[in-house]
Amino acid sequence: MSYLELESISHYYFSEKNVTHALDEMTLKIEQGRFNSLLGPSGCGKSTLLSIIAQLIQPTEGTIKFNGTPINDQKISIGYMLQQDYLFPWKTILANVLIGPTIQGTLKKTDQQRAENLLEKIGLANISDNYPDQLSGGMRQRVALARTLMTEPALLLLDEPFSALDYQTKLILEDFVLDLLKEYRKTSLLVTHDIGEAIAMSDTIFLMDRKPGRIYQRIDVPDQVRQLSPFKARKHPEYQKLFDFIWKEMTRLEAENEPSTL
Ligand SMILES: Nc1ncnc2c1ncn2[C@@H]1O[C@H](COP(=O)(O)OP(=O)(O)OP(=O)(O)O)[C@@H](O)[C@H]1O
Repeated sequence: MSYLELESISHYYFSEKNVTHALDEMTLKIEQGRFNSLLGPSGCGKSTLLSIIAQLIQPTEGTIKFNGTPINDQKISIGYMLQQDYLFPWKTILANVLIGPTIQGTLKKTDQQRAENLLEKIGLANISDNYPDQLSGGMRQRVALARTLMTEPALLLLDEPFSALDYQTKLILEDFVLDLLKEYRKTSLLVTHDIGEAIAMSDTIFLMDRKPGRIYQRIDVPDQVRQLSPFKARKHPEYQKLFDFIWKEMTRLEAENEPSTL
């Protein structure tokens, strides 16, 4: 039995004048504790799929199962990390990390302790009384990750969380985030356009095609690469081989989707 299983998910967006077929019969299985990526061209339906898994929208057709039971019949904590950190500027770093239990009115002393431990883990314990605008983009994303981990999510969805950062910060953060997620044994699904990021971080990559969006191929990253940190993985010859393969596949998919010319 898979941890998370998508069975024939299709989705259409309807407007007065148009119908967009965003996803077509998507089937995929994710195992517990693994880091997965959805990689595909713009408009292939990556964000739609994450919104469906997060139960923000209902798919037109299909079922999502968690531990073998439909996700709609269960109460599952799903964490969401986005390109923008959405930290509250008027709250301290510690208060931002505690925002979940604070809003739910369940804040306990143990939460405070857990938040402090998480801030220690992300190397920001000494500035927990600072405000978000005193932090760099990379530090802010680390706070956003700690805030998400506070909710003890059974599944973590990451929608291009590094794409607004400069390249060096992004590489440092990739290592940092993956380390932390492995330590906490989190099951994660990252959406990205970045082939290198998908290979360097993932155990498994799902390559998507578009119009309509569907899973085109499942690629298990070779052990020699996935056992390394993302920064080191980028230097491995197998990384380059896989990069070239995916590059070729994606270029071909893009070309097939171009309107034909006379
Ligand atoms: N709210 C909406 N109403 C109508 N069509 C939509 C809506 N949201 C997305 N779409 C369409 O559905 C398709 C998939 O969009 P989606 O944003 O999920 O793709 P994506 O792969 O995340 O794109 P990107 O990489 O550019 O963020 C696209 O054709 C898009 O135009």
